[in-house]
Amino acid sequence: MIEVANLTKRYGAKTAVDGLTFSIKPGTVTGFLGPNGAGKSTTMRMLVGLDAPTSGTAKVNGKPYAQHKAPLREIGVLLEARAVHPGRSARDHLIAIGATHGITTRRVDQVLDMVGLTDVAKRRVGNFSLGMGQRLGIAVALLGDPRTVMLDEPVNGLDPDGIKWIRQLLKGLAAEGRTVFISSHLMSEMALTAEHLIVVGRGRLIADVSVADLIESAARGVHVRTSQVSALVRVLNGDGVKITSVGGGVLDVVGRSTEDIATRALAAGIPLYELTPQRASLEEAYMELTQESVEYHGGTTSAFGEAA
Ligand SMILES: Nc1ncnc2c1ncn2[C@@H]1O[C@H](COP(=O)(O)OP(=O)(O)OP(=O)(O)O)[C@@H](O)[C@H]1O
Repeated sequence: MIEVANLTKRYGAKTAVDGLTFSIKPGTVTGFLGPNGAGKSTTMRMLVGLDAPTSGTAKVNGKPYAQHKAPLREIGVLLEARAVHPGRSARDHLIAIGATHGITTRRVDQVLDMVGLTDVAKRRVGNFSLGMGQRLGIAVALLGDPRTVMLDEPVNGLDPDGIKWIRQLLKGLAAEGRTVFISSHLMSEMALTAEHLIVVGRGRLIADVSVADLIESAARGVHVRTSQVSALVRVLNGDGVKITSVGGGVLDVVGRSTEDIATRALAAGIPLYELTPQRASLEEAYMELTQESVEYHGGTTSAFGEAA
């Protein structure tokens, strides 16, 4: 369980996190989304005591991180690349971290196996690829068998096989009843991995929503295919209804439900060959939600030479 209440962090004049309140429940994977500079890393750092809040509270499993007697067993974290001794093997790296927390070499070997590093466990960490380094970071996070797992951009550097692996790993951890909180900029990946989302922009909460509800809220029109286009337009027209022909006898209808369209077509004896609600992708839904709070806009120039 992660609980953040009225959490604020200022760096001089810059407010990185601005009165955030949310909680992350066990048993599901929750994604942490927001444009660059939205305050995600700062929030995660405060949750593990690497930064002190200016005001408000950040709790893990009921207490601030620093008040836990065995924090490694409460929360496993992967933040931006941490210092590793390049001459050490992956196994020795984990043994060194575990040693101060009463973690056995048996657990170290178990975790190496979980992250797929058993075969390279004795190789020097300095020669690891980005993806192997990422797996090692995840191994560190899992070492204490923690109840809560929090990973900043876990997919970074992983190849498609690695991405599939981490998706299954995170879902498995959640299915065991753990709290799993992950940030990512890869929206397609979030759509496949997370069930719930916390979306922030400019340090503030924009949405605390299930993936399904967010996609639903950004639903598009309905595609309707018929052989009697003009007759169908007549029966569907009305206040607040927008109908656009997309070619091939297909109309895009905004402002009427599939049920309404089917009932009106049936009453008028108009055959329908297709009736498909157009779903937005998570990426489209997210872009709509956050467009106001993007801190760093790329410059776009239109064909007429004006800034778009
Ligand atoms: N130590 C610091 N000193 C000053 N400003 C900081 C510091 N750390 C973060 N910031 C600022 O606070 C804001 C939030 O940064 P943060 O790294 O938390 O965002 P983020 O959502 O993780 O971004 P990204 O997606 O780019 O990783 C940014 O404007 C950043 O420049």
